[in-house]
Amino acid sequence: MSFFKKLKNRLVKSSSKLDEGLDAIVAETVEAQPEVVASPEVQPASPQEVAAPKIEEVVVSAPAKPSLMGRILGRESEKNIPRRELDDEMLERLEELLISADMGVDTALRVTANMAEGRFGKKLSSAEIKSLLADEITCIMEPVAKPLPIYTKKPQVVLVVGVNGSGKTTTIGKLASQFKAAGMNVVIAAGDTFRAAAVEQLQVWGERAGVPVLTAPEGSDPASLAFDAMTKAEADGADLLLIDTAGRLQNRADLMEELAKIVRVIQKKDPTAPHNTLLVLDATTGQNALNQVGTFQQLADVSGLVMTKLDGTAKGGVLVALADKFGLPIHAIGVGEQIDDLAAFDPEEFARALTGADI
Ligand SMILES: Nc1nc2c(ncn2[C@@H]2O[C@H](COP(=O)(O)OP(=O)(O)OP(=O)(O)O)[C@@H](O)[C@H]2O)c(=O)[nH]1
Repeated sequence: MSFFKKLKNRLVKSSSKLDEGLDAIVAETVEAQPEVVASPEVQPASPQEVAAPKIEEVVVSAPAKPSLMGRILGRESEKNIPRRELDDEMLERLEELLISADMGVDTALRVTANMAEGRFGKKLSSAEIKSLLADEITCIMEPVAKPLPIYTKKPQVVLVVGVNGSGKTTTIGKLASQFKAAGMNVVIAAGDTFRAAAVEQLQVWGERAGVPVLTAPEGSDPASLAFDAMTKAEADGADLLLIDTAGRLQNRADLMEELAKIVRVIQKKDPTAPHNTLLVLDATTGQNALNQVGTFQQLADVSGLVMTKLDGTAKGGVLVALADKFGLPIHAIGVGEQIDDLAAFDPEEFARALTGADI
C-alpha cells in the first residue's frame, strides 16, 4: 500500500470529517433543489426551487458517447457532478468546517480566502474544492516540512521535551530504530528519572530498537544522568544521543530549572549541545497543542516538532495551525503505536489526506 493510502486510512477521522463535510456543503443545495434544471425550457415547480439557485448541473463539454473505460467503470459523467457557486455563504461554511477540524480561526480564514481568490462566483465540485484547499494547506506546510537535521558532530545531542503522555518515549524508540537502521550508533538517556514506569517503558523501546538505554535510580538528578550519558556516548563514539526529559508542566518553574540544568551540564562536554530540542505534541489535544508550543518555547530552545497520534483523531488540522502560527520545522509525524509508525512529514500527502482530495 502506498504511504499516501496508509496515511489517508490512518488520518481517517480528520479526513472523513473534512471530506464528508465538504461533500455535504456542495450536496446540501442539491437537496434543496432535487429536480435540477437541466434545460431552460423546464420550469421549476415551486417557489422554493426558485429560491435555491446556487446549484446547477454544469455541462462540461461531455462527449456524445461515454468512453469505453467510462462505460466499463460506470463512472459518473462530468455533467452529473454537483457543483456549487463559491459565494459568501459557501465561504463561511468552509471556514466553519476547517475550524471544526482544529485548524484555528486565523488559519481557516487565510486558507479559505486564498482559495477563493479569483474564483468568486465560480461553480465548484466538492473534488475541486478539496483539491484547492489541499493546495492552500500544502503551501502553508511546505516551508516547515524538514527532516531532523543530521550533523557531523559526534555525538549529536537531541533533547526530547513535551508533556507527559504526548508520546515522547514512543517517539524516541521510533527515532532510535530508524537512525539505527540507517547505520547510526545511537544511545538513549532515560532522563525522566521521577517516573519509574517511564524509564521501564524506554528500556522496552530500547530493546525493540536494539539501542542501549542509560538509566539512573528513581528520583536522581536528570542532569547528572545526562552528563553520564554524554560521557558514555563520547566514549562509545556514538553518532546520536537521544535524551528523554520529564513533562510535568504542573510545576513549570521546576521543569524549566530541570531542563536548563540538563543543558548547562551537557554544555560542559560540548558547548554546542543540545543540537536539537525536539518538542513532541499529541495531535488529539487539538488547539491545546498550540499553547504547549508557546509554553515549551519559554522553557527550552525548541528547534523542531514531532506530532504524534495523527491516526484516529479528528483534530489533524491543528498541524496546519501550528505551521501557520509558529513556522517551526515539523520533523516527523506519529501515525500509530508500532516502531515503524513514524513517518517523514510530506506536506502534500498530508494536505490531501486531511481534505480527502485525490492525489
Ligand atoms: N495511536 C497512536 N498512539 C501513540 C502514538 N505515539 C504514542 N502513542 C501512545 O501514546 C501513549 C503515550 O505515549 P508515551 O510515549 O508513553 O508518552 P510520553 O510522552 O513518554 O509519556 P510519559 O511516559 O507519561 O512521560 C502510549 O500509549 C503510546 O502507545 C501515535 O503516533 N499514535
